Order: sequence, then structure tokens, then C-alpha cells
Amino acid sequence: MIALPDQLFTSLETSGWAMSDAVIPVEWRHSLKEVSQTLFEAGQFHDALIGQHASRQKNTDIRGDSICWVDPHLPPYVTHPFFLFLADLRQTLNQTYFLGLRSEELHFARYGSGYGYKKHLDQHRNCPHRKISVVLYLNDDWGTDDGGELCLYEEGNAGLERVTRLLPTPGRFVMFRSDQIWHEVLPTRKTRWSLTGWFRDDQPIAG
Ligand SMILES: O=C(O)CCC(=O)C(=O)O
Ligand SMILES: [Fe+2]
Repeated sequence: MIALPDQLFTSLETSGWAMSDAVIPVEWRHSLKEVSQTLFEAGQFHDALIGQHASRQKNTDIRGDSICWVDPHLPPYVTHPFFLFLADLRQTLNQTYFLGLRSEELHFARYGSGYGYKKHLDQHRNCPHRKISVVLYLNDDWGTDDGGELCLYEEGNAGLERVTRLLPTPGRFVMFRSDQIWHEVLPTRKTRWSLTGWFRDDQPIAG
């Protein structure tokens, strides 16, 4: 089991989401940023699509990032400490909450200036296998004027919605329940880099 601060699990349990600015060492972020930038420069990113199966389509009004899927079983990821951390985290979540998580599905994402991702749920109605979403922000610096906040919506008392806005600051790590937490990426004012993933209870088909 990994030594994640208890507060992360308490927060995941009570709010459905958790955040840490301390668990990801700066070197991990640097090397992942380098990999993602190299892949981007080599033309390995493509426009993210919305919808499922045959109805998948591009709609930058809803979702404006471009992405590059990564296979955690292949180099350079398979030996990278962040991916070992994720595998460990999955095991810890299974031991603590009996979630039956079996795999990680991951992609790098890059939002150009002006783009975001409208309010959505990560778990699709007809495909309930994404259980926990994780995001690591790879940006080198981020200020309050740069936009691109991740907004997390929680159902509060008396049907009131609580909104938390998280800036994609360097090395920030966020996890949330894919089936419960509606969220949104506000339009960014500069290029925004991240690595996004989902713990699933099946074996993934990337795409
Ligand atoms: O980058 C983020 O903050 C969240 C991205 C997201 O919601 C997604 O890719 O499903
Ligand atoms: Fe999402």
C-alpha cells in the first residue's frame, strides 16, 4: 500500500473528490511533460471526440483538447514512477473500498488557448467501467489569470450545488469518482498540459 495522505481518501469518501499539491515529485512532472511535448511535436496528438462508438464526433464548442493515448504497459511508461504510483494507488483503492479496479486508461491532453471542456460526467451511461478519474497537471507555471480551471460540482444540502474551482498548477494531482462528479474545464488562456486517466473495473479498449 502506498503512503498517500489519509486526507486524500477521507476527501474522496466524503466529497467524491480529492486533491494534492504534494504527492507528485517535480521530476515526475518534468519527465512526463517532456514526453508529452515530444509526442505533440511528432504529430501524435489528435482532436478529442465526444460521444460514443459510431456517433463519436469533434465539437470544439464542447471539448477543445487534443489528446494522445498512452499504454501504461509499454516503455517509457512501464518503468516510470508515476505509472508505478498509479498501479499502487489502484491496489490501495481496491483494498480500501473493494472497487474491483483492474486497469488504467490514460491520455495526455493539450488545450490550446480559448478551449475548455463543458460540464460532463466521465462515466458513460452505456459503459459503466470508468470508476475513478485522475488528472495530473504538467504545466510549468500557472496563474489565476490563466483560466483553465477544473470546476468540480457537488450536490450539497437542499439540492444546492457546490462548485470548487481548481487551477491546473504544476504537479497538482486530482482524483474523483467518475460516476458522480460532474465537472468542467473552463476556457484556458494559455496552452494547458495534463495527463488524464481512469481506473476501470474491466480491461480498457483505448480509443
Ligand atoms: O483536465 C482536466 O482538468 C479534466 C479533463 C477531463 O475532464 C476529461 O478529460 O474528461
Ligand atoms: Fe472529464
